[in-house]
Amino acid sequence: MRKIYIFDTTLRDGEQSPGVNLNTREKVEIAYQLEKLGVDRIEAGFPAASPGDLAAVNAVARAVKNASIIGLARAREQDIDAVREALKGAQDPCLHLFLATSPIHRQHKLRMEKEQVKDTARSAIRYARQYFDKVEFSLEDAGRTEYDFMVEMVTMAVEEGAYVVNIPDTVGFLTPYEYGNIFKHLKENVPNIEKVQLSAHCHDDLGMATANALAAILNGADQIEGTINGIGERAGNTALEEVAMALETRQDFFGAKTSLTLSEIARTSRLVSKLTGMVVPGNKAIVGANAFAHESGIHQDGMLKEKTTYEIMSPETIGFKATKLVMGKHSGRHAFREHLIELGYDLTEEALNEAFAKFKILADKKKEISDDDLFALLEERLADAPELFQLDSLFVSFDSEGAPTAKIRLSTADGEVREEESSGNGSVDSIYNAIDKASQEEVKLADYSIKGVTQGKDALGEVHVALTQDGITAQGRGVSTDILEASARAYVDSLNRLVEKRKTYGRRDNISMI
Ligand SMILES: CC(=O)SCCNC(=O)CCNC(=O)[C@H](O)C(C)(C)COP(=O)(O)OP(=O)(O)OC[C@H]1O[C@@H](n2cnc3c(N)ncnc32)[C@H](O)[C@@H]1OP(=O)(O)O
Ligand SMILES: CC(C)C(=O)C(=O)O
Ligand SMILES: [Mg+2]
Repeated sequence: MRKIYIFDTTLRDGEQSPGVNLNTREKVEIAYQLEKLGVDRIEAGFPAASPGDLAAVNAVARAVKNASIIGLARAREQDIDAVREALKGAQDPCLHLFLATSPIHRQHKLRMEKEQVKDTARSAIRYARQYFDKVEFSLEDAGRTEYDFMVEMVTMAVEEGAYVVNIPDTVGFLTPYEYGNIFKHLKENVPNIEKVQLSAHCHDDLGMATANALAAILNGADQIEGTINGIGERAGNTALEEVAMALETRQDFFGAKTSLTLSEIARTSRLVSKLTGMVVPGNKAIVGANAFAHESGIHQDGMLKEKTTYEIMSPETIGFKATKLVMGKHSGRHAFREHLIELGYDLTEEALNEAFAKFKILADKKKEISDDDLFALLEERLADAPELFQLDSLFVSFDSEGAPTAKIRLSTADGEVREEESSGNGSVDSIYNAIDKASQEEVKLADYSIKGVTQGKDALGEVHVALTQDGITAQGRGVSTDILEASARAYVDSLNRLVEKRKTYGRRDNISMI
């Protein structure tokens, strides 16, 4: 099968992402991981940029043994000399020279005519070839360069002994059809083109970097340049993990592959994200947190029956643990039951239906339901006391000037609805006074405690309440995303247990029941 070389520029173009600055230790750590991932070539930096970058490239060059190490240089001798210095100690060094070729860059940036551009590039390649067996030459902004001038420049690079010729779509301007066509045109029009490897380097300004890289492969590119997680200048570069997985998943279509160890992709992505501080969006292809997560009931049901219904790759292939069936408001009963079984709850049909109904109510209030949420929800259900009183609704008004007031509606086991309003020393006190009025029970609050059971600002809160009445104590528990609602539920739960105990043990019992 045709091999596509992977040129990783996370440490150079990736580091050009605004706000990213990797020190030597961080560059070496990423380079070691790229070596494990199996990339063929690592562009470690731009040594002329600063003494720190030169030192970092040198540290990478000395550390990495199983990939070619590359340093970038402008078409200037001092830049080339900086790369010479930086790549001392590299097992397989390569110099990457670039010069812009498009009319816009020639006229406004370089202020050079075509001939000057060609001569400058030729002299630089010649100078570099005295010191490097491997020289890659890039036609910066090739994507906006005239076809005939591009052919001239590539022909010159082949004549001067370049090893790789790179055709960057520097500003992410081209469509896959146009970009692929450039490779086809060069293959058909540059003499001795087979003497060099052709490389694709794409940017994602229009969201087409990966598609463009794949179009280049279909039209004869030998090497793909890109970064992990697609980081890089502006909207970033081609995400290498996307190219590798596209080739792997669609071997039938591309008939090409990389030599990456695919199971290292997830680890590499996490490391790059951690050290660059660039968070991977949840919906990012291949490495986003949601790339193998399913929240909707119909998809979850399909996944439980046969994974290939909704997954074209398995998360294990790229080193993620397993597909996640996320519990949320779109989840269905099949996935809910399966998830509870995994957590150790094998509920009867009736209990499952009841728990599922509560889960849906909670899911309307929370983005995602964690296992802790489910434990809290189920344990409350499993320990439910017979409901003499049921909390139907709660309304609390708070005003920093005056006392808070609570309106409560309780219904009793025999269908009576009772509505009461009361104020108190605080919101919770006003709720409890209103419940006392509605329940017509005389109880004393013996204990009240509150704790968060899950994380985040929409976390579940759990309230414990102990009530006493004529020597009987009963404890109750309430769980909700709203702490006042949890407080009311705990009070009503405790009240129900107290009344139940009174029936069982008589009035002067002092046994507490949880
Ligand atoms: C498409 C890309 O990603 S290219 C790589 C981009 N990366 C970087 O620029 C990061 C590192 N760069 C730097 O640290 C600095 O820009 C340096 C050290 C390279 C140069 O800094 P300075 O000497 O202050 O120049 P400055 O960056 O302001 O301007 C760039 C100069 O290089 C010239 N230049 C740009 N590309 C090339 C090239 N490939 N070959 C030769 N000269 C070039 C520009 O025309 C300009 O020249 P001028 O000073 O005669 O007008
Ligand atoms: C230096 C070159 C290859 C580059 O990064 C670009 O043109 O985008
Ligand atoms: Mg680039």
